[in-house]
Amino acid sequence: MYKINEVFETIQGEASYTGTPSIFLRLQGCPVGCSWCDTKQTWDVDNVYKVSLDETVEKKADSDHWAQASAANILALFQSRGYTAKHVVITGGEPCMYDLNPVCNLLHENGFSTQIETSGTFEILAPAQTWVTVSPKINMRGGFEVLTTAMQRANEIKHPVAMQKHVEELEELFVKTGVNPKLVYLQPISQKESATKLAIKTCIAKNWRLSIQVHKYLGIN
Ligand SMILES: C[S@@+](CC[C@H](N)C(=O)[O-])C[C@H]1O[C@@H](n2cnc3c(N)ncnc32)[C@H](O)[C@@H]1O
Ligand SMILES: Nc1nc2[nH]cc(C(=O)O)c2c(=O)[nH]1
Ligand code: SF4
Ligand SMILES: [Mg+2]
Repeated sequence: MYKINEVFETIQGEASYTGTPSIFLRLQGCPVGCSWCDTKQTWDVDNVYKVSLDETVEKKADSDHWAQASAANILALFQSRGYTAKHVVITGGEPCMYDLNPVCNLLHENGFSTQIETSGTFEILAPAQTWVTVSPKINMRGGFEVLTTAMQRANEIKHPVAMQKHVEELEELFVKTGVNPKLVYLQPISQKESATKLAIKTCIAKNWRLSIQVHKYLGIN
């Protein structure tokens, strides 16, 4: 069973799949504690906020309400909503706190492609076809460490940056894990002008890519 914070259909706004119509499945719970996290409503799993699955669909505003659902419940929900997107982005919270094999396998069997957005601090339990975006969380409050296995499994790395220190931490992580990823994205934290300038400058210097959170510029989910 999965704990679902929200389900919505939109355009993927980050990294390689930017522009792709996608169904977002946001799972509840994350212990990593990034100070600048834009989904703090997913951190805690409080039974007081348990609701029906329908109440987590296309929420009008962020909330820490969540619903319990099986892989079959999730597929049935997507079908009943009449969504047209065939790409499913599983995010959170930290989705890798859950075994994602059942939901990803069922979605693949039904013609969907899947993508996971993860901090890389938990073992990634997902099929080989799933596109894995690792956004490595280094020295965050929760004290979790990025796993080398997560770095090795990543199809792309996406690193939020606001200060030069964040770039240096990322490079140290590549050395420490011995992973030299083909696709590295820098994502300015919270659309700050100084962060965006730093990301642009660094991407050009290192031949990395820029990921701006397109959905935030568009004012969509
Ligand atoms: C909210 S997280 C959820 C998935 C997972 N816990 C993770 O951190 O990858 C989704 C993505 O948003 C990024 N993110 C979160 N807050 C951000 C912010 N304020 N500015 C830029 N990116 C942010 C994360 O690094 C991650 O790549
Ligand atoms: N449009 C859109 N694209 C996204 N890419 C990653 C997101 C996330 O919160 O994980 C996200 C999101 O919340 N909205
Ligand atoms: S790991 Fe992801 S969900 Fe958790 S606090 Fe950090 S950005 Fe937010
Ligand atoms: Mg988001």
